[in-house]
Amino acid sequence: MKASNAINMIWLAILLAFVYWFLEPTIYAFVLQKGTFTDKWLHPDAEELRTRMSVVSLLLLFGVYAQTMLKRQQQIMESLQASKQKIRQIIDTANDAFITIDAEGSISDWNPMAEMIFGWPEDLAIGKSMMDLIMNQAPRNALIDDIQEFINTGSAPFTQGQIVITALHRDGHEFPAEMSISPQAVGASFIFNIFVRDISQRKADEEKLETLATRDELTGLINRFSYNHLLKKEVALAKRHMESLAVLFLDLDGFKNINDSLGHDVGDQLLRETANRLSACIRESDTVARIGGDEFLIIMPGIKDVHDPRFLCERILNMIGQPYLIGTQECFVGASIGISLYPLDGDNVESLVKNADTAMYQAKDSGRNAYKFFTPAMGEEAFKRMEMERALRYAIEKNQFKLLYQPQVELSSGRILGVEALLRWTHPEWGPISPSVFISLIENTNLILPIGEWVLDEACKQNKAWQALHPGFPLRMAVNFAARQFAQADLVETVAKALQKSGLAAEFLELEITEGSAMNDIELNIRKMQALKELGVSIAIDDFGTGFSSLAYLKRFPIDILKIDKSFLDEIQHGKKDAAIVATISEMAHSLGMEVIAEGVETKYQLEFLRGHGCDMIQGYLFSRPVPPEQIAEILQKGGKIKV
Ligand SMILES: Nc1nc2c(ncn2[C@@H]2O[C@H](COP(=O)(O)O[C@H]3[C@@H](O)[C@H](n4cnc5c(=O)[nH]c(N)nc54)O[C@@H]3COP(=O)(O)O)[C@@H](O)[C@H]2O)c(=O)[nH]1
Repeated sequence: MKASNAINMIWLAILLAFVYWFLEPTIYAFVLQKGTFTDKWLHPDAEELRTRMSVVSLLLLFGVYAQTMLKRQQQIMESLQASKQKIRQIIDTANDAFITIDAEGSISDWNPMAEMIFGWPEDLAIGKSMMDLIMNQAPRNALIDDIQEFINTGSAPFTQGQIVITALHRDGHEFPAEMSISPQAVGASFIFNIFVRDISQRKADEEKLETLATRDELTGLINRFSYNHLLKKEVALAKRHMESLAVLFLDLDGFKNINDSLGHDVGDQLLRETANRLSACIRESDTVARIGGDEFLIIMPGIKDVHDPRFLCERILNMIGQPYLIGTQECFVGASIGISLYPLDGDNVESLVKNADTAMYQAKDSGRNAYKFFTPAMGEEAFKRMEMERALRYAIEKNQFKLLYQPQVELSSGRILGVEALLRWTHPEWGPISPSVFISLIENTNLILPIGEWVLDEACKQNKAWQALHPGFPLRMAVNFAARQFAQADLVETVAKALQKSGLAAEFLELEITEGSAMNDIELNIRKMQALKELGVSIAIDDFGTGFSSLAYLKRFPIDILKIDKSFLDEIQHGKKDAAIVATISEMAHSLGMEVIAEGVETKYQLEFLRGHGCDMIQGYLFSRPVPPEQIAEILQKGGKIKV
């Protein structure tokens, strides 16, 4: 019978009792004795009536009390039932596995998440030993011991909080899991309620975060932050074991050009490939890190002498110098490496890295694709370079630049057919600065763009001025274009603008670009060169023979002139190979329909050699150093010839 029915029955009984006990004397007084209500209370049995009423009142009170108690009992039962259902629901929908075991480890509860995490359905899990089912040997034994310890002492490691275990899935794979165990007394014994959480994802996220914090995302090499930490450790170890270590600072040559002209995707791939090449070069005990852009650092602990870093640098330069094939694109870069040694060049991270960086700049200045050991004098150089870079920013507006012009002479006639514009910088305090110093500074920064534009404008204007003065001797003006300038998207517009501003006809302008600038993104460069040719300007490849030109590509470029680099001429008298190279370049250029200019001609021997090999034009100190514009005007005034 339900509690509410029982209450109704009690109420019915009370009502019947009330009717009988209370109404019986009243009916007697009022109906049978024909009295009144007043009479009834005067009835000899009035005392009995009052007694009966008291009983009825007590019964009524008891009824109310019983009903309240029963109701409360019913509410407690209902809320207990609801709590049980709620707990079950929570357990069944929990994100963690919920398992109940007895003191022997036998499973009595196994929620749906436990099925999911461990792969065992409830009906197969219930009654099995939890330790056997989902745990490896080591944690299994430890948990059995802990449960025993808890039963004996009332305390065990698991009562302190969560424990991390390697759990076992039904299919045999292992995964990290976090377990919290709450003992529950049942009579004289215990059961253990266990929550288990699969923390594989969390562990993977933690590892990923750790990787993000310590690794360079692009290359997978360690990053600047962990490099610092590692170098600090290595320096401390070297100190303790009284050993030496080397820090190599490497910066790619020509990378910015590739990044600017071929786009960042190609740049990224090139950096990844560089990271692989560097990793392949180093010993197991060495570490390579990417510290940003195209800069890498290498730690070489335990070096025996300076030959160790020297051999590594040579290996690296050789590896980086190999062509990079990115998609169908062949790219070329070089590397400049600076080396500092512990304890010689510094005994802490900051000074070792700073000095290796300084030495790297020296390697760049020495003509790139080279390595240099730090020397104390370099520290001062680095400071000077910084000062110079600052001063160069204001050199145009402060009128500190000028152009000199070096004649280019036709070998067969001795006539000056052209000049090369060469930039000069004179600082008010420091005096004239060597182009070999400041040109590399501006070429490595974006300063080359405004300065290069100034040179182009100035050279075009000057040529137009000579032509106005000496219309019978029009000259071709050769202007050097650095890789960054050639990579500019608006290169053709810039050139057209300079021609238009000066009024110079395009046929009297020649752009000198290096092999390096031409060989990156060949298809784009061919299109750029074609656009320049359509404008009417000539194109010369400068320093030919020193770069990485592929002859197969050379014939596809719309090039007018090849300039044989001075370095080959320097050796022709002594080295058979250089003589053969000069002769071959000259022959090949002619067969491709190009003119050949030899630069840096200093001796009669060189002159005759070049004449013998059909070189078209020559440029060098033998005839003239770079001179101010007035001196070129004088030569033109005298007929525009130089005796060759
Ligand atoms: N992007 C730009 N680069 C420029 C510009 N002006 C110059 N430069 C480049 O700077 C480098 C050094 O130039 P410079 O010191 O002017 O040297 C040139 C000649 O003076 C020198 N030369 C010529 N003949 C001889 C010789 O017989 N002997 C000898 N020892 N040196 C000689 O060669 C330099 C010309 O080189 P090149 O340009 O390769 O023809 C140099 O790389 C310049 O290109 C500029 O405005 N923009």
